[in-house]
Amino acid sequence: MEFILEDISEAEVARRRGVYTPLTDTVRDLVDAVIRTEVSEDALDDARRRIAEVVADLRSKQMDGPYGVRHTRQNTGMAWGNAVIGVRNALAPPLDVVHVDDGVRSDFTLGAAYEGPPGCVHGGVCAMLLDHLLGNAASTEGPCYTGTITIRYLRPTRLGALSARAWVTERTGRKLYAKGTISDAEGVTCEAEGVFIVPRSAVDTPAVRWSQG
Ligand SMILES: CCCCCCCCCC(=O)SCCNC(=O)CCNC(=O)[C@H](O)C(C)(C)COP(=O)(O)OP(=O)(O)OC[C@H]1O[C@@H](n2cnc3c(N)ncnc32)[C@H](O)[C@@H]1OP(=O)(O)O
Repeated sequence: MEFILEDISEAEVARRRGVYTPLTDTVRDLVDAVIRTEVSEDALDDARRRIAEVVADLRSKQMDGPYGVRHTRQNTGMAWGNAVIGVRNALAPPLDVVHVDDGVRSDFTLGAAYEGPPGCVHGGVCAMLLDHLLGNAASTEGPCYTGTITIRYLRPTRLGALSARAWVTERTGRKLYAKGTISDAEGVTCEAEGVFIVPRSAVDTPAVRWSQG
């Protein structure tokens, strides 16, 4: 596992972000449209053909493996393929994570693509988002990995506008203990606690700002 130095200026990061964000947003919109469309089957077949042409265009020049986890010399994170925050990943909601006094928080909206129980967020999606946020809160002094995480689902999390927060409660050597919650307008729907480990190899690695994918 290796982080990749992307040796570009902050202005170039912003420029590329401006190119990829609308593309990814449009693909996210496509996912939602496919789930909810009620057009005719002929129209679906036509859509499939046109989408396949776009896929072929994009695949005409492509990197070998995943995007990887990149960072600039200024330690700006470019986890652009990340499943939760990735700028180039239409499967990511994406979360825009903001650092606050006691940890991190994010306000986001989950639509049809994240459904589990009827009208509600899939429990695995809640777990994924909390895993990321707790890990992000614990990674402020360097990268760390989830060792163990426990989720308690207090009540169903309805699709729609949500917010989440996470904070570190304790540090013992390379182990950081963190907690977090997802909330809707009526309050907390699920909560998590976990142990995050700074790998031995990363003890002296500088902290990268991963807030935006
Ligand atoms: C891009 C954005 C970045 C910011 C957000 C990041 C969020 C990412 C969240 C993730 O999804 S990370 C991916 C899921 N996690 C993994 O893939 C981790 C896989 N496991 C490992 O890589 C290693 O097992 C691990 C780094 C967790 C621990 O390996 P070590 O060799 O460093 O552990 P070691 O055996 O030296 O134990 C160190 C301490 O941690 C404890 N420990 C080890 N594994 C543990 C575990 N799994 N759970 C709880 N505690 C654990 C262990 O008991 C010990 O405690 P003590 O110091 O008190 O003795």
